[in-house]
Amino acid sequence: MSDLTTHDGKTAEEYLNEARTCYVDQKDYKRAAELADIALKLDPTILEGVIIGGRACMNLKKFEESYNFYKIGLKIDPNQPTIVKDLKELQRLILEDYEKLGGEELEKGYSALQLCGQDVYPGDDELLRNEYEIIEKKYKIEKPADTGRSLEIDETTRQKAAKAAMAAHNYMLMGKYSEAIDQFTKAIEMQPGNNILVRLRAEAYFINGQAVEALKDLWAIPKPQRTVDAWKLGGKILAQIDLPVSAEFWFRKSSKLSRMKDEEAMFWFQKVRVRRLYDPLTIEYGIHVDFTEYGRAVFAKESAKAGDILFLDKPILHTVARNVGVKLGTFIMNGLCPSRSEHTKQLYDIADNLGFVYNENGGRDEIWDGHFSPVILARIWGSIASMAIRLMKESGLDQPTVEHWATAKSPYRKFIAYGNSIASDRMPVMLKLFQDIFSNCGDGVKMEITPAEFNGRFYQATCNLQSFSGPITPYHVFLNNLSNTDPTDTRPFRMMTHLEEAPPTANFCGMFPIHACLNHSCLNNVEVCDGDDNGVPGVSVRAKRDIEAKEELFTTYIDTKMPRKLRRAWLYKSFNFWCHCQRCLFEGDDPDVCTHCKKKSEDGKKFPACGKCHKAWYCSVKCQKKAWSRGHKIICKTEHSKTVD
Ligand SMILES: C[S@@+](CC[C@H](N)C(=O)[O-])C[C@H]1O[C@@H](n2cnc3c(N)ncnc32)[C@H](O)[C@@H]1O
Repeated sequence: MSDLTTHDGKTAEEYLNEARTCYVDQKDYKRAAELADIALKLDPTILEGVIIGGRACMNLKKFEESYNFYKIGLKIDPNQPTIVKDLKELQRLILEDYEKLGGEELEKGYSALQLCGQDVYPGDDELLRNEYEIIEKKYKIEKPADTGRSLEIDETTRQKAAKAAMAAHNYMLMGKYSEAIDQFTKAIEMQPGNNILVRLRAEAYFINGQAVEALKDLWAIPKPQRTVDAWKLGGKILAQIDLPVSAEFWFRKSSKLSRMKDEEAMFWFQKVRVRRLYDPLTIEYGIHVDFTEYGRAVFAKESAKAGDILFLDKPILHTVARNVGVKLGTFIMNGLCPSRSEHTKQLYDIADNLGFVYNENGGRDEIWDGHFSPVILARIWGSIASMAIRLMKESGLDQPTVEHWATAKSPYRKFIAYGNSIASDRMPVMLKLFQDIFSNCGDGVKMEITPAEFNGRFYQATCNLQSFSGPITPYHVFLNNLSNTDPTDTRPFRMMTHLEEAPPTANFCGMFPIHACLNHSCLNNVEVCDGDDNGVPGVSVRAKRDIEAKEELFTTYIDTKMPRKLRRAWLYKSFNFWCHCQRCLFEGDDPDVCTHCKKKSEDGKKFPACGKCHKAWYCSVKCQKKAWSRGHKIICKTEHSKTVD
């Protein structure tokens, strides 16, 4: 044991003894955890400190803190039986706690629609002008009027118009759209300027397959008088005639006018946007990306056989995976040299020390709790800043414009960000460090890292990073670059001092635009493997079984060999959702609850388990047969994927 002491002169062993007394005799878990923490800071190899700290926090229901103790233990010995057992218990408690809190109720906080914004993309103004020109020239639709009012009409005409409108409505209900259009036309002729009737006729035209006529009607309604429904219908028509930027514009108007309450308009907006962003990326593959209740999702356009490569994906950004040659890989590839400033050096030190820093007592404090290297965030901001600076220089300016920043950030809009706690509150030191690093991006440019920016990027990385490996390591790239440099330039050779002797293994983690749209299922139909796209290392996504056209492609985010309870707990903890996949529906958690009818056994006895998978329990043969034919058969026969990082 280490003989390091704190300022009060006590050793790690003395703190551990006190922690043990607090835990065992006094049941003072708070104090026990504090003392175990101090002991471990003095000597991070004390296994008993890990266990006392971990268990004390479990008793206090401080699951995150408890996990942090065990993380230290895993570094001492990842197979230590008590730690493995305790971690299982921790998972059980997390799940129990989640269920007590209302389980699936919590999930209602998640809304893919709210997470995916509707901001205007850089360059869209011009695209919109082009599309409006097409509308006016190709479809011969006049520029929209900005004002308008209904004409005064006498009571008899008003009544006749109302009768025609009623007839039109009835025809609509009967599905007789041409007749409905005739009646609406009559009514509009009698009551010109009644924009409700014009909007209803547009709907009839649209359903009747006359999109351009429908658009003409909507165009004629002055902007201030267009309702939520009018804007929404216009969006649908514009999407159908393949004018996506205008369609987004109309759906955005509809959403705003409804104060973001009209979910249909918001949903349609995302569908149009997703097709606009992803169709060009998937054109050469038999897949496409669409928007669903779980946000973006990947679908098969055509059937595929087991083992087929469905698509290849290149990272828009990558770095060497955490704790494998981080120092080497990252500084080569992102231009953020550790020696550039004291702050970047600190960042690399934190990455090298797996998120810990040494405090004045010689102990270690964890200041970064991401499961990925913090350097990844620096890479994201680094790439945004360099793009903004390039655009600034191209425009002959000395500061990037708002438009430049927006363009530079646009590649990252493809990645969802969702987390259920505020990362910047948990990691204030890291926020400050990133602010310091990007207060000078070069060329006198400063990039603002607000807490919202930090949280957004942190959860983008949490939700979307994928590890992969490739034959070409950053080391090779670096050496190759060195051999191509000017022989009189001595800087590359000075950099050699940063290199390790042996080339590190090429384990990367990166953000892949199409791959990041794959949702999870514990009955995944695709598997992610290392891939190579024209010499660029990346991932290939293969069919795990035969896949039919239009099926959604699902990967797995976890080791699907785990029992359902643990799978759900981990998915909830790490990805914020409660899994309802087909497998989760046809497996159970507890042997004393019938997986099919949910009946609880009276005396707590176990019901017989499915003889093949042992992951479902039935109170009767009848229940077993029903479950088998409804879906258990498929999941029971499948060989499930092991861990996929
Ligand atoms: C890598 S992204 C997958 C694509 C995502 N749907 C999007 O719109 O970008 C991971 C996130 O998708 C959502 N997700 C993935 N699989 C899901 C599932 N089976 N049920 C609910 N949400 C899921 C979760 O919010 C998760 O954090």
